[in-house]
Amino acid sequence: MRLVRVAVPVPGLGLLTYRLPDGLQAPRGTRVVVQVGPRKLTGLVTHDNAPLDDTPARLRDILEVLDDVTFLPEEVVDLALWVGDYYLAGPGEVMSAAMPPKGWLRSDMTLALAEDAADAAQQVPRELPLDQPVDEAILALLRAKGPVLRRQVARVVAARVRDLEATPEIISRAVRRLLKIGAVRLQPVVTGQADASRKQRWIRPTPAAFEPATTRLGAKQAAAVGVLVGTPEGIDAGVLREQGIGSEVVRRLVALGLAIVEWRAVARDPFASGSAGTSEALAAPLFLPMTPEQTDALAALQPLIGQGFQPALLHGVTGSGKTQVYLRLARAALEAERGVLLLVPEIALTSAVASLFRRAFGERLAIQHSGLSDGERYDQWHRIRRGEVDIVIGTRSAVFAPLPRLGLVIVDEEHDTAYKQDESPRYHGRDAALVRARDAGALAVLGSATPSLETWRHASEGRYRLVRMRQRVNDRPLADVRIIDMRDVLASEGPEVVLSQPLREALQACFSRREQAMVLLNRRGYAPSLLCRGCGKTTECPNCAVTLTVHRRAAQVRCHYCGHAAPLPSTCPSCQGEFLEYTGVGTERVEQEVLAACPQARIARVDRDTMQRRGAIGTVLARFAAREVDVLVGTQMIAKGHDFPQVTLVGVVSADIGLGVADFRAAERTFQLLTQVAGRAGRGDARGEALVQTLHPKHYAIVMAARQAYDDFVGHELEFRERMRYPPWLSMINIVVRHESLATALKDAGLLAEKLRALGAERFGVLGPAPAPLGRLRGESRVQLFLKGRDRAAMRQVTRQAITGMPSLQKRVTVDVDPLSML
Ligand SMILES: Nc1ncnc2c1ncn2[C@@H]1O[C@H](COP(=O)(O)OP(=O)(O)OP(=O)(O)O)[C@@H](O)[C@H]1O
Ligand SMILES: [Zn+2]
Repeated sequence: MRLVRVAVPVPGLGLLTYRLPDGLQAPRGTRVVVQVGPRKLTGLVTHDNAPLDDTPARLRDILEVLDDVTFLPEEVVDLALWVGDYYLAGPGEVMSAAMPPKGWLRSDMTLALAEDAADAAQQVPRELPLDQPVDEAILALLRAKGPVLRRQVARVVAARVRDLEATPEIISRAVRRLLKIGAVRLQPVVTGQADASRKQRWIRPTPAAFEPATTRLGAKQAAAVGVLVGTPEGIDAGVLREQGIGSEVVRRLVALGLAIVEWRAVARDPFASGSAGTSEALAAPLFLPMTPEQTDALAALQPLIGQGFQPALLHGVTGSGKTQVYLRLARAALEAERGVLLLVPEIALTSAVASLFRRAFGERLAIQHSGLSDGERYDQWHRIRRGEVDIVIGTRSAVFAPLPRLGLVIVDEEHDTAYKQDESPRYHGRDAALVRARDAGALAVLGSATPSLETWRHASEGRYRLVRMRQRVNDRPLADVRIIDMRDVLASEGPEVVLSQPLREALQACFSRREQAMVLLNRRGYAPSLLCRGCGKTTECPNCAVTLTVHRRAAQVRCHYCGHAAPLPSTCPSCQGEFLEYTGVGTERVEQEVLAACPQARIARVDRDTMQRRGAIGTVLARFAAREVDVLVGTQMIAKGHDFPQVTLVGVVSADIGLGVADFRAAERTFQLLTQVAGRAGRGDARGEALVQTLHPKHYAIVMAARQAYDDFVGHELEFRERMRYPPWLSMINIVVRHESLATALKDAGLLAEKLRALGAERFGVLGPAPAPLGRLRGESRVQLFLKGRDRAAMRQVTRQAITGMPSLQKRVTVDVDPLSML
């Protein structure tokens, strides 16, 4: 007898053990159907030879094996298990992250007649005379059609017996009664197709079509045979139609035995539908002659392909041409017959890289990210799985792409926090990519102009190979950065000013030179809060401990944490006072101010409010690239790796917003954001300039970003972190306990802390419990604990043990290993 372990898509459930009936094969990575409690679920086999000891006496059988070929490759199963273990997430949640859309079949219930339904039906009138017609209708339906999905019974019955006027509630009640008296029963099933590819009609000629005509054909039919003979492997019905050969003709040819109609699976192409983003640089040449620094970088990295696991950091200043290095490395990996995985933080924002790669590698490239439709993602995933693809570009979850023979893994903009998933499994895509590369024996290249301190430390201590590009291509200078002290500006121009006079003038000058500008403010909405001048209260979210943001165009106030929205009040909700003031500024306000400064300019705003629609970002970026837009106003979205050579001015409003956050990484984030956004200016022939408005002109993060002095910054910051005992010197785990009542949350967190301290003894520190900086979210109070120490393995193990020991906490606790946010 063989035992297998199975992950099922139920949060919080561990691996389950089942017996594999003799004769069935279910190697690791195949999908199976199993019974879990009353339900049938799809599961994924993670271990196909579980030990016989310490398993429960009564085991259930695997009910069905869904795949004859492994569904998830073993490397991917291994990576998912690693993620689950490292980030303390359930195996089901992690496997779900690794699965393509529709990978899990849906678990459902059908309603069927009980064996003795005939008898039972006769009892119905006696017990429940009033509803007899409905009961009869249900039984008649099941008699006629066999089992019906429970969730569809009401609809089907209502459709069959219109004159009964049975509402869904009446029918559901009747079903419950029939279940109770045993007239019908429920059966668990799994529904959905194991294969959900898109099928297209293909017309193929039969051998007879190649023989000289024996029947007399009409002119149209003869022409059609001519076309078909020219495409012996078949032709898409749609293409035939475009050539004037419609379904009438095809049907006639089929009747004559000259053609066959087939359904073939075709891949949905995200590039054609635009969901992969539109190109920023369609006309640019692909492989450029390399600069000396690029040549050196390539010479250092390329020989590492095929040499087993090799981690490397490519630290290249903004505009140093890292993309060209990636492109050539990818080509080299392909020549060595190894697969390539390129991770990017957000595909819509880095579509230029995707389309460059697509142009270079064509059909051998697939794209994986959540912005694709389910169908597109499904098709792309299966193309990769079938081995039709050598290169995958994608966001975080593409780290699970079923790509074989991986030889090169690139993580572009490795410092970007978008790589960390903010729901379970809370994994870091970059770190998972390193593990994937390690297991595959691949070269891993982490690229950035502003590497994270974690990565920098590995590189500077020699664990990662460090490759640097210190110059922009063609010796273009970095942008000049000017810091504008807003304390002076407020004093001279008044408290209402948003864009200082120097920034307004720079925008006007830029516009009159017909060049382009970007203005960054990392906060959306019109104003971050609404203040009553009468009572001094700000309008707060009813569910969260934050103020509501004013969205003036939408005439609403909105919570940026829980999504709560209400009409923009005209009087104070507390005191009915009439003098409400918008305090602070957001991108919507900046857009208005830029327009006031440059009334002729064409302005587009890029933030989560304007970019909700799928493909919207691609459209705006394409318009900016085509110079149909003069100024982009936006949040950090505009600071990502964009390459618009005509941008010569970057303005930053309130550079210090991020410094006020209660997070030890505040300075690092601010430095990265300012360096990156300043790096968007002056990437073409004309010189670039950045104007940075701030109330803290002397803050080291701002001063060093203005000088683009990465080395100085990391030196300073590493020292600070060491002194304060923070990562990258120590590891952290963040634990948040939630409850409606703060007192309960505090009490539970206190118990958990005691347990952690008892189990952890001297091996690490436990800080807290204390109310989290974001103390209330979605109606729940949040209390925080931190674990801090050098022995991350011990911290993880103890956390797992402590939480397993408090089952009542399980649904109310969030564990974040290597947290990036302290809120
Ligand atoms: N060898 C080269 N010769 C000429 N132009 C080049 C060369 N390499 C890159 N470029 C151009 O330089 C610009 C910057 O390159 P790229 O976008 O790769 O920079 P990057 O290092 O990724 O910068 P960032 O970190 O800011 O995203 C692009 O317009 C690119 O086409
Ligand atoms: Zn809220």
